[in-house]
Amino acid sequence: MEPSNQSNDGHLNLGRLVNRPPSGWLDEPTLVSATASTPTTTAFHLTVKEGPNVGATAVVDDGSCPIFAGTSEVCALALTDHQASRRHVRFEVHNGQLRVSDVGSTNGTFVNGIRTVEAFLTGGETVRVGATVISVIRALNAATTPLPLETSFGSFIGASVAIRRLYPLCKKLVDAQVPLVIEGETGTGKEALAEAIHRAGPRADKPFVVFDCASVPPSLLEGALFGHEQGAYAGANLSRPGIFEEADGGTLFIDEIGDLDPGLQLRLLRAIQSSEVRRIGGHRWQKVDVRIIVATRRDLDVEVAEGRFRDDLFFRLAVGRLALPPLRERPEDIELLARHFWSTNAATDGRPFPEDVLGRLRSYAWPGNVRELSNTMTRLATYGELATSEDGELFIRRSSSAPPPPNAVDFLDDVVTQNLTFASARDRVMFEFERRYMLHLDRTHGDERARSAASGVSDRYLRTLRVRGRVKEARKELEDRHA
Ligand SMILES: Nc1ncnc2c1ncn2[C@@H]1O[C@H](COP(=O)(O)OP(=O)(O)OP(=O)(O)O)[C@@H](O)[C@H]1O
Repeated sequence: MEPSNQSNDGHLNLGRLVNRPPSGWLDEPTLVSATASTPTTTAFHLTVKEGPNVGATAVVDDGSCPIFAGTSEVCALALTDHQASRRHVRFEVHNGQLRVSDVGSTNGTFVNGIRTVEAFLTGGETVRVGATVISVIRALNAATTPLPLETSFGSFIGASVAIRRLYPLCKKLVDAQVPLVIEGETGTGKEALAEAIHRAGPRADKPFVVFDCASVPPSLLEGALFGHEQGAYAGANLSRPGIFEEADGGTLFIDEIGDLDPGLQLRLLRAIQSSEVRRIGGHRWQKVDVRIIVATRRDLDVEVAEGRFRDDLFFRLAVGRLALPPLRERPEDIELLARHFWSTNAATDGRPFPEDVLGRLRSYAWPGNVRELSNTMTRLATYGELATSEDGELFIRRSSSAPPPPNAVDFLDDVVTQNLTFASARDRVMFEFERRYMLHLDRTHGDERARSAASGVSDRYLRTLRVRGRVKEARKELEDRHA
């Protein structure tokens, strides 16, 4: 019988993938050849041997997200043991071993009888949570999973093992049309991947609406999500639809979902459950047909375990789950992406790629991930030389032959007339804006609290903007320009 994609909790068994390839895989060549490697999967079988759920099983392998055992319905190994916590213990494969971590349970986790906060297992052990004993068996004939040869999924580019392993799951997610959680640091491409999944599916010609929870003041979030009627509150002079209505028929991408407060999490849950929304001040419930994809830079497992994120909402959303690795963990993608950005976003006049920068690009840690790489290529094409500062930061040194900086209108005209995609053009403008805004804020306000008050932006979001805009690099560039 063919294995079913549908589990008995209504979730799809999509082989939840994470980014962590076993060590050694990163040595693969950047471009995939016809003899793409076929790495094997390390897998562990977990079987409940004692307790109320005898016989329950789960498998965790190095192609899956961490799984949990506990009494919450969210857990892959769901227990009815009253001595177990809702999310009691976490299992994940790490460097060929099974990492077992107690996630703050009330009664503790015991490996071979010894109370343990974290342990690395090789198979053959038992893990006890409450009255439940789970045996850990390493799979002897771990499956050999051929990697796809593709180096992109639609407009999403990536040839590293870690990224190629995501493509089959992405294909399933296109067809499945289920809610999806994408995790990853800022700039790793969560929105880019969400859009690629949207564009590959049946909603492609319907709206792809992006909403960033962290960029909207908390007091305006509810109205932004669900809309408001005229007169609903002071200043609501006109009725406005919320983003759910705007995305009707298409996909709603909600960024930084971990920033929603509990009240709004509940409203969001109800909207998703009923596919209906009601504007603030309105009386009418309106049906909406929206595919939800959410993203977060936080570890939602931790957010749920620590009670900051509702586990029923998480359960609704995390039907599909993808984690995008930071760029430093997939250095094989740097060259491919750099060449892509050079030819599509940066040197649109057909100038050849500057091969001499490759070494520098490859050895840099890219804290701002793919966004930083994209911006670096753009500014390299505009200003000239790539250099490394004493503390290892990459920055662009403005060469003497570089054209003078354009004024704002010229800059906008320049961006909009370069035949870039809408997303690339918007990114380029936003990058310049955010960077300059942050620089000005830094210069005019002494500390983070004052900057936050003056800008009306939370200090956490200011930090995100700082990583995005690489303010340090910008300052160096401005200093160079005025030297
Ligand atoms: N794999 C990729 N292929 C092509 N472009 C990419 C890829 N990853 C990221 N990008 C580009 O890098 C920039 C940043 O990506 P994106 O906005 O998707 O990141 P993010 O993870 O959603 O960031 P944030 O968490 O800050 O919102 C965008 O211009 C995007 O198009």
